[in-house]
Amino acid sequence: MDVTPDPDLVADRATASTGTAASITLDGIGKRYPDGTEAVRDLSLQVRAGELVVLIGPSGCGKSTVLRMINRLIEPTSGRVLLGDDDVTRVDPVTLRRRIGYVIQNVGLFPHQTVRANVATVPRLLGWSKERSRHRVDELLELVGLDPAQFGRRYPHELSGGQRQRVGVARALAADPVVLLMDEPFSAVDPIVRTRLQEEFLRLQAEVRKTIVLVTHDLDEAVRLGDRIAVLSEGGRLEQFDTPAAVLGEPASEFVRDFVGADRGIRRLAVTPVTRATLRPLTGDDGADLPRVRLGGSAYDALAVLLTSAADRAVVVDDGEPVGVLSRRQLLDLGGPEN
Ligand SMILES: Nc1ncnc2c1ncn2[C@@H]1O[C@H](COP(=O)(O)OP(=O)(O)OP(=O)(O)O)[C@@H](O)[C@H]1O
Repeated sequence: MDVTPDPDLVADRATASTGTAASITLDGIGKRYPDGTEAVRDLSLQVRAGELVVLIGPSGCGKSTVLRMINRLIEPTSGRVLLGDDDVTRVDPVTLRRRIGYVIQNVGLFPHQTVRANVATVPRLLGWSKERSRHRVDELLELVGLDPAQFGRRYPHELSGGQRQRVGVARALAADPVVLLMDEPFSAVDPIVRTRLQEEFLRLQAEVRKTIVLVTHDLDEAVRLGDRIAVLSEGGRLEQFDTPAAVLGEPASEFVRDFVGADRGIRRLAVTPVTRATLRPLTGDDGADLPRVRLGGSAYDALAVLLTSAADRAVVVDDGEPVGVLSRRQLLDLGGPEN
């Protein structure tokens, strides 16, 4: 392995090329395999710096191919990929991959290395000093909710699936990459652990604000995690690229409508907040016996409160103060089939 003898020099260079989040521009990218399969045809989209974009679509539509063209595990046969203003095809692929964190299903941890060594993989390749690396590993394990003293010396087989997944995320963040690519990162764990990991991951992202592209099969995951969702059909065709609420509420094509399915109304409620604009003013009839829901909470939670009470409307409160009234009918309409 080629490790440069002057670690601090390399570390400084690495810092200059990592750290801040970069936008990703896919400019007409395509991949035609040697057997003639056109996995992706002329796909263009832009992910803003610090944004989390989810790629979703049926099996074989080209999601993983798109993701791997970003870090050049797969070489595009046409088009360009830009990180910020840099064309990735002009960067040495190994250097490029050190600037890009990559998390895959089942994590791909090195089984014969401790958690600490796994997380330190990229810092080691970058020639960081032991001290700097140790400090960074401690910081990251804490960030993903694993006590370094307890877990640092364990091997991957001594962890639960969810813990392994967190180590995978810590490893991908170790060298403070400008971009994080995640391919079905939470699909190998059971649904309860998955939901918890997703929530933790959102908290983590609020803190680190990386540019993230995440591939999933799971629409609920896409809706929960994505700032925007790119719905792809065969050949990596971009059917819609918009916020979860817009994808669920205003499917751009028959394909998207079918893909998001019949229960999109319920999903939509989960991503629609109760806002002042939807409320009617309080009147003398809106007494203390009505259930209360939170301004800014999801319409789904508000409906759940109403459905478990006999009332047809709820008082909406902001910081404990009543600010208006929301009816059951309004909420049902929000999730209704024509929306
Ligand atoms: N090396 C290869 N040679 C030929 N075709 C390939 C090769 N690798 C992938 N493909 C094809 O490219 C298409 C896109 O594959 P890709 O793995 O990107 O899809 P995907 O959307 O990630 O699928 P899944 O959701 O099932 O993981 C598929 O039709 C696949 O069969």
